[in-house]
Amino acid sequence: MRTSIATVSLSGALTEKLTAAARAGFDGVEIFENDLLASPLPPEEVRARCADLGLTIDLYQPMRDMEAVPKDEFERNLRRARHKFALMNRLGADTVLVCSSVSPLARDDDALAAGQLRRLADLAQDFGIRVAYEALAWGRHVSTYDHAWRIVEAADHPALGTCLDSFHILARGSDPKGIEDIPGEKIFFLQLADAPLMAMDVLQWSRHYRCFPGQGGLDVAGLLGHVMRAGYTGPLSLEVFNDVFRQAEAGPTAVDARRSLLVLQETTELATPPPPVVPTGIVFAELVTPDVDPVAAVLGALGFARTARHRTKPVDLWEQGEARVLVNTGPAARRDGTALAAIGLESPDPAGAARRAEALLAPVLPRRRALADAPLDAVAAPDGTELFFCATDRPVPPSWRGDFEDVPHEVPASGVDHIDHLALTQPWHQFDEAALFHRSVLGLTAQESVDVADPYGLHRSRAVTNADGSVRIALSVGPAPTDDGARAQHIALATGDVVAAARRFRAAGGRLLEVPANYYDDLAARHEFAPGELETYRDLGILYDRDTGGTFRHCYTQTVGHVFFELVQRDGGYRGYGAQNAPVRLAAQRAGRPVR
Ligand SMILES: O=C(O)c1ccc(O)c(O)c1
Ligand SMILES: [Mg+2]
Repeated sequence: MRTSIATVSLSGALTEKLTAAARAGFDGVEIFENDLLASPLPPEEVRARCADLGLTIDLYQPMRDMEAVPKDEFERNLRRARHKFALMNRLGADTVLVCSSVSPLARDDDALAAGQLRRLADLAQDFGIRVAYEALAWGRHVSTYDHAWRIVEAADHPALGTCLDSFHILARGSDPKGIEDIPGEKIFFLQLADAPLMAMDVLQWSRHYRCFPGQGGLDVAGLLGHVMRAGYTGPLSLEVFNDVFRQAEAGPTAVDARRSLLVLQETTELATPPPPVVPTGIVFAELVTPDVDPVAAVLGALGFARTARHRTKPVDLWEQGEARVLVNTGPAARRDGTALAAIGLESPDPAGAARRAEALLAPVLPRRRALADAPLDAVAAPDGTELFFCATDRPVPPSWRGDFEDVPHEVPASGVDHIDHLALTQPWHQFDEAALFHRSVLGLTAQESVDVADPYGLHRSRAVTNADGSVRIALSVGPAPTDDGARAQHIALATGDVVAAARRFRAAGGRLLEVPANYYDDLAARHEFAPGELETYRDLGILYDRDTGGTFRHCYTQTVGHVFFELVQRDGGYRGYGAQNAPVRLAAQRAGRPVR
């Protein structure tokens, strides 16, 4: 099916929006009137620009406060419409959106509304234009799709149909099943938007919080199913009013939007991209660093040993149990400081995972950097983190491990078993995009998003995981706790005995994050502990949480560059990440730092 996007969904000047939409692969656009009014280009040039970019103008919108008004007011509306229809002829746009009136002049009179829309459609027909009537969820008298359709049906004019907008329908809690009773050819246009579930005024919700399908809590896929069963054949068009997307760069937003539509089409069996290949484990986390000593010191104190070195690149492999950290001192490191740059994911089918990623518009990275290296399939996540799809120690494809040559080393400690999770702070405008990316490209499941207070702002955090929890990535946005304001990342290491692991780390010269005594006084009030247990936690800075499944004990290392480590002990099927403790941890990480 053809895909389209409303210019209001993207940031920038009209030409930037058009370019971004075309580059992301959309077939058409809805031109939002304000974008045209603010553009220096005459309509003919906008039309030519769209044609050059391979875009059709699928809708011009919105026309407001048209119907069910007193006679003299309606005559003035017709005059206004005549001007707009002439403009649309210059633009080459043949469908106009009329949204249900919010005017205090509008009457609660369906016959009047139908009669006036019929006259409007008559006029539109003279210009070769069709009118799509949409119920705004906050319309004065018409606020539901079925009501708008009854009026369109009563008007009974070939140039008049309805426009369905998933937000207005689902935000009102209307049952979308009734869409199937509308003849497909009378659905002139379909606008798709999702939104996080919130208890708030529907107009504010719509104008500020809409997001792309799959990023919120509305059942947009279910609605699309009803629309398709009604026989709709027009474009699938995204119309998203969102304060973040308004500010973010148009190019990446348009790609995020297209990815959302591709996934929606897949859900409703309108498209069949290669199926997801869900990763089955975290093979390694790769740090880049310009200054290897502090990184080596922390890894050593944590009980890791440097076991191997890459044959052709300045990359060391550090191991303990099934936890592996690559330390890369190559050129990227000198640019970015110490940072988490890449993740190795064990994949049942690396090439299939890369094909899926490519189909969902993830940038595919060059497969090999040196002739002798194993050809690793890799893609870039929205924040730039490189995701490698690995096949470890299987006959084909060659294992990444083969690129590394063992070096003489001490036996690693045995306290750390594997990487429990990776926590990646996202750029402020890419949180929803990141969750959709990891869910759709990698086939992970997104958990609920949680808000956590930081002394200098608010963090939002959302985990994406595979079914058995062997891949857990915590995505977050919020103010940076690092000195230079860069985004922090952390590697959480699973241990069966966090007390022993923390003691070992400290004895080896590592510094653990200090946690205020007030926190432990509160813990003592909330839970019962064995004699001496709480004192041990207090001494080591171990935080504690409990859920219905089990318990979580965790502590943090000092930060090196933009990266720190967490030691975590999960018992009894605890599923979370200690969000309850995050405000205390964030405050402790801030303590002693100059306030920026
Ligand atoms: O918020 C609005 O006014 C508005 C305008 C046009 C639309 O298609 C819509 O869904 C909302
Ligand atoms: Mg709309």
